[in-house]
Amino acid sequence: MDKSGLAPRRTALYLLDQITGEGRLMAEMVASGVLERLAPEERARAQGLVMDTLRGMERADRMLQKHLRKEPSLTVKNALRLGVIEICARREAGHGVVNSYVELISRNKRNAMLKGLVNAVLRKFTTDGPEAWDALRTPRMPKWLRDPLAEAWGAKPIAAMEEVQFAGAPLDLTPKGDAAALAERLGGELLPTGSVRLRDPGQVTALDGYETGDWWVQDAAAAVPAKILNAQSGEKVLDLCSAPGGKTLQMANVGAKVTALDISADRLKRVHENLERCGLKAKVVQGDALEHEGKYDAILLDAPCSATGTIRRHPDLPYAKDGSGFFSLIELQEVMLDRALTLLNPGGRLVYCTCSLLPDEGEVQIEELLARNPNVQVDTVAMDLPWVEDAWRSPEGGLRLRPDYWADRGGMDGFYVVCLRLNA
Ligand SMILES: C[S@@+](CC[C@H](N)C(=O)[O-])C[C@H]1O[C@@H](n2cnc3c(N)ncnc32)[C@H](O)[C@@H]1O
Repeated sequence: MDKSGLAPRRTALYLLDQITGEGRLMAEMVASGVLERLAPEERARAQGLVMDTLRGMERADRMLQKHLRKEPSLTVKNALRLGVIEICARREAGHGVVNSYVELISRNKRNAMLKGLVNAVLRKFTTDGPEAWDALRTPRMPKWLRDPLAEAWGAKPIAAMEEVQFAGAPLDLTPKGDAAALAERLGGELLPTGSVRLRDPGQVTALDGYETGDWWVQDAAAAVPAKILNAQSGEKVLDLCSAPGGKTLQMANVGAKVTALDISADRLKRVHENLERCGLKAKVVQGDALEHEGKYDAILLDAPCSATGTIRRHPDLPYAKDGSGFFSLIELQEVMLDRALTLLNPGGRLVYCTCSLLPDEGEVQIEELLARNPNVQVDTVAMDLPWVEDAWRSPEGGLRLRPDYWADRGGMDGFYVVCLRLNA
């Protein structure tokens, strides 16, 4: 391990450049192995630095703006952003941070001549930077995303969602067995939906019960769709877009005969790993949902979507994306929904969900489906669970989960969930 602390900072700078310059997502880069050369604690440090910088980017840029006469290269700007985050948000010893970023830039051939600028600008924050940081407003989502969301949910809820996104997310676990016992064992909070929430979990793989497969990581909101589907032991169930497998595990855990389909062979590896670790069984199939054949009692369709509900855990999304891909996702969801209905036995049920905050990927999708399918009804009874709050219910009969719900507990991912029933 590199004792100077340069290695995780160099990786953080690379990741930030890739996200803000190339539109790459953090999860894709991690999956492709960019962190593999680092020791586990260095990996966590690099990732944590990038996440904090993305969450605080608006504040960091406001602070830097006063001291930059012209815009530097992206790499220098990102080194300055990381430095501001370390000094002002994380309150780390200023001179060590300044020296590290000066060193990193001086080793970078294209930008070495700007090491003096990095030194001069970051030094300005070492005395009163943290105080100035605290006085700035909560960072907002970029306009391309904020505008449609504010139109859908109103200005106040958007501001509340931004508070939750800035705070970051706790870790939620879905227990394989008794939830209350797991909460007690790990010192976590038992949530009304049955998930267990940990505030300061540390390394996930080092937690009690990881090796023995006593739980899996799944945001509390992401665990709701399978609870609404309520698969029964022995029931023939299809998880149409299953990887990495959180919902497959939930359904396998109650004894349903689950077929877990996904188009991505790479992502299906995670389904296999998760099933094996938790000692659960499902039939894992690589294939296209639009070509799959068969008949099932119940189907869960967790469709590909904008993932705009997950920004508190994936703050890279607003910087890596620009909304240009939304329309093709909405079209894909529509054809997937129609296809899924053809795979249901008469009287069967389909739970549709997306981790999106855009009504076009949720409520509107279902209103349009109902208009073109007289054979389908919304099953509102499926939603009658003791922990479903009235505020979550949406007019067409689904559930709208938002990051600002449970704000005092640490929020939840944004999700849309509905249960549809095919006429018998
Ligand atoms: C939101 S994720 C599913 C998350 C998963 N249900 C879980 O709970 O862990 C959407 C998934 O859809 C898959 N996908 C995208 N297009 C597909 C298609 N045409 N057929 C099957 N799967 C597809 C992606 O590979 C991705 O794994």
